[in-house]
Amino acid sequence: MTISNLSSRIPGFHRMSMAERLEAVAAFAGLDDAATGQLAIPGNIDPHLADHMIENVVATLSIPIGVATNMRVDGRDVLVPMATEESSVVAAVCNSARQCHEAGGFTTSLSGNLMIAQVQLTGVSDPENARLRILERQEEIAATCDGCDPMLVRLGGGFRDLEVRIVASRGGLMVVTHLIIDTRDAMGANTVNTMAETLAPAIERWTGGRVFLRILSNLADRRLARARATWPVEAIGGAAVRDGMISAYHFAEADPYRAATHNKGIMNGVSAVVLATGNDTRAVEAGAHAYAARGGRYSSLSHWEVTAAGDLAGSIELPMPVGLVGGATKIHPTAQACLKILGVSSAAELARIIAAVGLAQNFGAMKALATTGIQKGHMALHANNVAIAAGAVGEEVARLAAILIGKRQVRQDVAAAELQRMRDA
Ligand SMILES: CC(C)(COP(=O)([O-])OP(=O)([O-])OC[C@H]1O[C@@H](n2cnc3c(N)ncnc32)[C@H](O)[C@@H]1OP(=O)([O-])[O-])[C@@H](O)C(=O)NCCC(=O)NCCSC(=O)C[C@@](C)(O)CC(=O)[O-]
Ligand SMILES: NC(=O)C1=CN([C@@H]2O[C@H](COP(=O)(O)OP(=O)(O)OC[C@H]3O[C@@H](n4cnc5c(N)ncnc54)[C@H](O)[C@@H]3O)[C@@H](O)[C@H]2O)C=CC1
Repeated sequence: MTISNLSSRIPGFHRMSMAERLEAVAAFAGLDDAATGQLAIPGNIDPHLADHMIENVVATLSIPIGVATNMRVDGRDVLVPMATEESSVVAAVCNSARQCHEAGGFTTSLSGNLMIAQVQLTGVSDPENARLRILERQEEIAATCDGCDPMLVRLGGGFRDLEVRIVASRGGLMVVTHLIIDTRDAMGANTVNTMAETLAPAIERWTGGRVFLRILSNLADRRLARARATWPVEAIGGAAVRDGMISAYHFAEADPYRAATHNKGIMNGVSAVVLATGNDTRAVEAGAHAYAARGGRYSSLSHWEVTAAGDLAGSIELPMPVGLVGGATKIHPTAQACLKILGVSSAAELARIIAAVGLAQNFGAMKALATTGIQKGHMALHANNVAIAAGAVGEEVARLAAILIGKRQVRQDVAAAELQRMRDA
């Protein structure tokens, strides 16, 4: 895989035509003609492939892929493809990353590629005994799990650990076995589900109980991606901006109503990269929100502090079960092209970049909120959508959007009236 030494700092990237931007990305990432051509096709998925991916297919939905510039992750400049329908999300990442690029960008890490599968055992009168009976079989359990996926074992993955918990539920005590599996470069849901289903009859035999559910947990807290970055106080507009952002963070940390929105902003970035790379957005979102509530109260996924030098330090940690193989990742040609842009060679590297994007997104939203307010930047970029929704076509779109921004009234009714006026003139 080509790893570029070029800088991801591309001032004015957003002002280029689509074709020029693609050319720049192709040059940066060393894309071949096939990958470049794939990205250039409108509606770039073969209907036959779509028909095999899910059920009852009647059409495909194209979502724009924007490329975030200015990202430096672990010393490497990287361009990040983001698939999203929401305006200003990509701009926010570019803008945030720009402000910490010179200071070194983002530093990331991953706790491991471990996924958890749960086997729910019910109907045992002696759950403590049952728990130990299962733990005593660790070697047998490891062999059963590894036997389900010899290929994964050949790749260095497979069974790693066993945990058995007793869960008090409305329906009585349950004995819940956790299979902890290294799924390497796969997200691993299908892999670990197969293992849980294969093992279940043995657990029933050993304990005399009844197994119902055998499925992975989306609270993938053994696959935590982490990112941190420091924004020099002078690069972000001074101490007042920094302090406003810290106060925004304190608000999110303390209040679940605010934390939900704060984390939604983080997921604007995270989900967009997850989707662009063909990964499961729901799996990552469920894990992130569950992790945000792990202390018993829903709170912020990110943390913001002031360094001894007075700069703004941000950090984030969240489950990141993403893969380079498995699911749709390998079969969707656009996802493959997006992975080439990223230049990643492992799921771990992808997960870490996604965490960095989540942190950048959070910085952008918090800075806007703590200074000018979200509407100024967001609505200026959203004005194009409002113009199109009002019926503007071709060159009318940019002209109408500029009028709406100028009037500070990015509204559907105003757009309709102004479009009429433009056409009558
Ligand atoms: C929108 C900006 C970036 C403007 O910010 P600005 O400071 O007015 O931007 P600028 O025109 O001075 O340009 C500065 C840089 O921003 C980038 N940039 C600027 N414009 C573009 C563009 N068109 N396309 C791509 N990149 C753009 C680009 O990197 C540019 O540098 P250059 O390349 O020119 O050297 C800023 O106001 C911002 O980051 N706002 C936050 C936007 C946001 O978070 N949107 C998400 C939607 S709202 C939401 O869903 C979540 C939320 C907010 O509720 C979460 C929460 O509450 O925490
Ligand atoms: N709750 C959830 O999140 C659920 C998600 N899913 C779906 O499961 C899919 C992901 O499942 P996977 O098991 O990842 O996919 P998969 O079963 O398609 O592929 C994984 C397999 O690929 C093989 N493989 C080849 N190269 C590999 C490498 N370098 N590293 C690791 N494995 C390699 C291994 O044999 C591994 O078992 C996604 O589509 C997801 O949407 C399915 C059920 C539940």
